[in-house]
Amino acid sequence: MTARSEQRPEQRPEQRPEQPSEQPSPLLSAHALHKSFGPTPALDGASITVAAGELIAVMGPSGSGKSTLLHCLAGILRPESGTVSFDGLELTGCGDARLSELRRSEFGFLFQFGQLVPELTCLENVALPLRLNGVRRRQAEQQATEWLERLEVDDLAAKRPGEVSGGQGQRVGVARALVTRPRAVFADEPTGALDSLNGERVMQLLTTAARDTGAAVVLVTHEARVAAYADREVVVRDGRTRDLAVAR
Ligand SMILES: Nc1ncnc2c1ncn2[C@@H]1O[C@H](COP(=O)(O)OP(=O)(O)OP(=O)(O)O)[C@@H](O)[C@H]1O
Repeated sequence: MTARSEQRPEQRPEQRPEQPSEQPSPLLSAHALHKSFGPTPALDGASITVAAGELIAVMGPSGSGKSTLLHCLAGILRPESGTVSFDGLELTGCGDARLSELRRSEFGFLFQFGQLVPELTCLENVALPLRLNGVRRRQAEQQATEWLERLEVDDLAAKRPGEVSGGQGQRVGVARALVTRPRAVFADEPTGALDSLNGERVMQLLTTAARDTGAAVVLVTHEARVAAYADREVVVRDGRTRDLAVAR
């Protein structure tokens, strides 16, 4: 036993001081967002908070504003009013160049159809975000190889996206989304094009990898079994959000 542990004997659970009940301060938050497309309102006062390491499922009916909320959070769309903050930085006050730099260096993206670049091999696709951040080819490809191994698709490194299955392509997409170790990951229906077995596998790999890297994940999904991987659910209806505490 060390001197330190002698001085401070381990507390039994019932002796522990009460933990503060507040949520951890959010890494990413949006407040009172409004966004319309012409006459169509997409967001009507939507708000959301996401802590580092937290996985939030954004659910709701088709056309309710889920993707628009995700795109505003990721700095892809600008809301007409309301604020979006990432780690204390007000995204809504940033210029386009700062936003694209933020997306490249701090955010990872995963979409329904993987959206891999068809001309590049799977390895080059995963290395691409690193290359765009100025990492040298050799180092980028080495890191990409490690991520392909982690997602159990390293045998596909030399293949192009057109030569792999949907599930395999989506695992390559997960590797590409996480290869820069982003602090926030935005996933829009990442399992929407997969059968349930492949969908489960992609979700397991995505959640394990995101938890290992401590990334905050915002996941838009229609599927309750996909949302079951989340720590919390936010439901969007008619452009407004409702937070559901999920006991897990
Ligand atoms: N680029 C756009 N141009 C015009 N209208 C748009 C555009 N993007 C979204 N909308 C409209 O905004 C509203 C919200 O769309 P959004 O895609 O955010 O909903 P969603 O909940 O993600 O839908 P889904 O589940 O079907 O993908 C819808 O009425 C949609 O038609």
